[in-house]
Amino acid sequence: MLKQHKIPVTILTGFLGAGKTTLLNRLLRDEQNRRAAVIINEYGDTGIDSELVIKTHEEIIEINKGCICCNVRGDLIKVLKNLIVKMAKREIHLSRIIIETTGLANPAPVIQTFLMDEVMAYWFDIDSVCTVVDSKHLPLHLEQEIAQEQIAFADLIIMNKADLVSQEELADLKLRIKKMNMTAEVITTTNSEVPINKLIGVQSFDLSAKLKIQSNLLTESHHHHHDDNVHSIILKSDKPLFLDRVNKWFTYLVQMKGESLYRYKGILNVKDIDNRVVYQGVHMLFASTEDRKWKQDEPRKSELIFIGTKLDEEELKKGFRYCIDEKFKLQTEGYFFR
Ligand SMILES: Nc1nc2c(ncn2[C@@H]2O[C@H](COP(=O)(O)OP(=O)(O)OP(=O)(O)O)[C@@H](O)[C@H]2O)c(=O)[nH]1
Repeated sequence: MLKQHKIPVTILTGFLGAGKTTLLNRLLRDEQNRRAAVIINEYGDTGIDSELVIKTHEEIIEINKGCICCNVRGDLIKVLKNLIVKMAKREIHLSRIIIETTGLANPAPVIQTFLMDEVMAYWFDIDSVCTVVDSKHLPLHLEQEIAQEQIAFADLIIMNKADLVSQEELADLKLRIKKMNMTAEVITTTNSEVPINKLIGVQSFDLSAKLKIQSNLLTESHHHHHDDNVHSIILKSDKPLFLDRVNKWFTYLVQMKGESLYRYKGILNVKDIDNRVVYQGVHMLFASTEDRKWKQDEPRKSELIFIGTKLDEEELKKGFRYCIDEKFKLQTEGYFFR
């Protein structure tokens, strides 16, 4: 089949909870991305992220069970090759691929995938690499090497959550970011409200700038080790949760463990509530919202993921049990929940 144009690829990256999914939803609401395929990579074995992405698109593909820059890079190539086959058979017509990486991914190997693999390079062209940063928590996140790498490889840096910091703090952060990446454009946003034309159809991906950061980008296979301190714990149950218990538990977690909880999010089945309940937060900033109604044919279940450092799995399991089992009394670190 004769192919006239390469398919543009937008890579969205940024540390845990920075606002990538918020940005993705914004892009997907835009008419010009109606025929975009979306590839979402989650860190843990959960589909929570894709559940929180608006469902207007047929091609939303999840790559779970690992980080896109490490063990699931082969999966990314497989997914992309499948899309090529479908396009060649004219089963789908794609205008763009948008990839949302996990908050713990280094974008370099994802970029590499499109440059080094001949088939990929023939079909796809990186349009831009956009890194979203959480302006409130960036100083804390920069302690992690991965957060620095995400900034270094960006063409566009979105300093999100501007509503949570002062103008002076924003100005300082911008200087800090500029020192790490002089060539990227830096934009300040709230709720990832970036003008679409800054991100789509910009062809801002600059290989020579990336080679200055990593000269072996086009030659070497990538060895990236995640910080062993950061890990995830997933809790699941088919039993309904008691709302007052969930609220008590989360209040405790956010206050006592907020610093080490980089990201937590879940879709919950709460007793006597017909809608799915979404609990999510970043460190001590936490929100709960009612989402859509549970569908008739959909099993009502709860799934929560915690990503952070020094996570105590046994304690989290007990807390979850406290939310489900009315007879269970939870005692932890001087706190007693009944
Ligand atoms: N106050 C404030 N909250 C925001 C802003 N942008 C996003 N959020 C909230 O921050 C949380 C994380 O946003 P997401 O878009 O899910 O972040 P993410 O980068 O996709 O998170 P992960 O995929 O889990 O790494 C959500 O509760 C958002 O509603 C913002 O500009 N200001």
